[in-house]
Amino acid sequence: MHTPKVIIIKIGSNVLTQSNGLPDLERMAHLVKGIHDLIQAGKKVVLVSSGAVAFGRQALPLSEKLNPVIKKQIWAATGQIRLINQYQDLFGKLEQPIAQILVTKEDFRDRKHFLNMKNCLEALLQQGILPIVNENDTVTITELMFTDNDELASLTAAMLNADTLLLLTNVDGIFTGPPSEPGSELIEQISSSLPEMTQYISATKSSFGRGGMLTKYAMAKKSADLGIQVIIANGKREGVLEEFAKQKLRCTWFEPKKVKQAAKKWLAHGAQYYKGEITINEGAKSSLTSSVIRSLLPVGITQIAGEFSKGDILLIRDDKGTKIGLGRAEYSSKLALERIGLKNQKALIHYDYLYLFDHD
Ligand SMILES: Nc1ncnc2c1ncn2[C@@H]1O[C@H](COP(=O)(O)OP(=O)(O)O)[C@@H](O)[C@H]1O
Ligand SMILES: N[C@@H](CCC(=O)OP(=O)(O)O)C(=O)O
Repeated sequence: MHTPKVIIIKIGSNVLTQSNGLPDLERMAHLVKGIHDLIQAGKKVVLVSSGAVAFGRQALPLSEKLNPVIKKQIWAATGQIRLINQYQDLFGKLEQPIAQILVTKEDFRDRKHFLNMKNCLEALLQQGILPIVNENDTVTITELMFTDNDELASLTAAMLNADTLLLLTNVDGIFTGPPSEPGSELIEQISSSLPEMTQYISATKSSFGRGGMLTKYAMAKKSADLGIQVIIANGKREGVLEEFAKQKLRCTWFEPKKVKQAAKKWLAHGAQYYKGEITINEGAKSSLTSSVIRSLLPVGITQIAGEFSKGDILLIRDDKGTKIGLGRAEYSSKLALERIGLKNQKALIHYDYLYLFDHD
């Protein structure tokens, strides 16, 4: 494990609840103390905390007959206050100021929202305030939702150029089989994509979890590819953050690859967030994928779909329709359509804002 400086800590719903569904306040207090110690040691910490729905459900029983989406919204809306009040109480006792940030997927898609959010989080960290982030579950339903808070934490880590993402769940890490089975062993280190990894992981989720271990693995892998070390560890374990601080934690550690540029990190997560699609010809494709650094010029573009503005994310396809990467538009779709196929025009995607997918 590398020494962390900027850490995104994600706490799953299960860590904060007991098996009977009641909030586990003792556990919460323990983690709060650990986070406070990390901040005192000079680390910059952002907390991504699940638990709104679990806290709401426990406090407010609702009829079985009620629409499940509405039920979830009511629990999230009522539970988020309980969750944040609990944090306020616990951090307040340690004189650690906190802030609440509720976000949606759209906030990561829209460049203006993204930058506003990033600036706010950086300012909070600079002031020594701990931001506590969660999804705004009342406005995000179905396809508008993050897969789970592991995705939100991973996006937050990329946005803030964090060096470490710590995902606290109810198991010690990724095992070679269901963690409860006697033969399963903890995988302590993941250095590159192990093809058999997904075979180990079963679809079973913890009782309050949303995404499961498979999405946790996918998000961890993506973050490590961007140069962020990822640790999956057991938030239920006594002394988990103390062990983390001493780098003696029982966990699964994802070794980070070379750190990618901030703009490329933003784009790497843009796969579902693009506003327009462009198709390029064979010549443009070989130019982009060559070892020489090149931007994408209108002369190599054969099709433009969707309406986009300067700053929006674009998906790039080759002439066979294969998705080859993402980029940030330097100008609007209106201008791009005027320039399509023409020589001597300004690049639609600048190299610094171009992210090509790994096809190996
Ligand atoms: N190979 C595996 N190794 C570890 N956990 C696994 C594996 N396969 C499935 N799981 C399940 O993944 C669960 C953790 O994921 P999840 O429910 O999403 O947690 P969280 O709510 O903390 O995000 C564990 O409780 C475990 O049951
Ligand atoms: N935003 C939701 C959490 C969703 C979620 O991803 O939960 P988990 O899988 O426990 O991290 C809540 O606060 O209840």
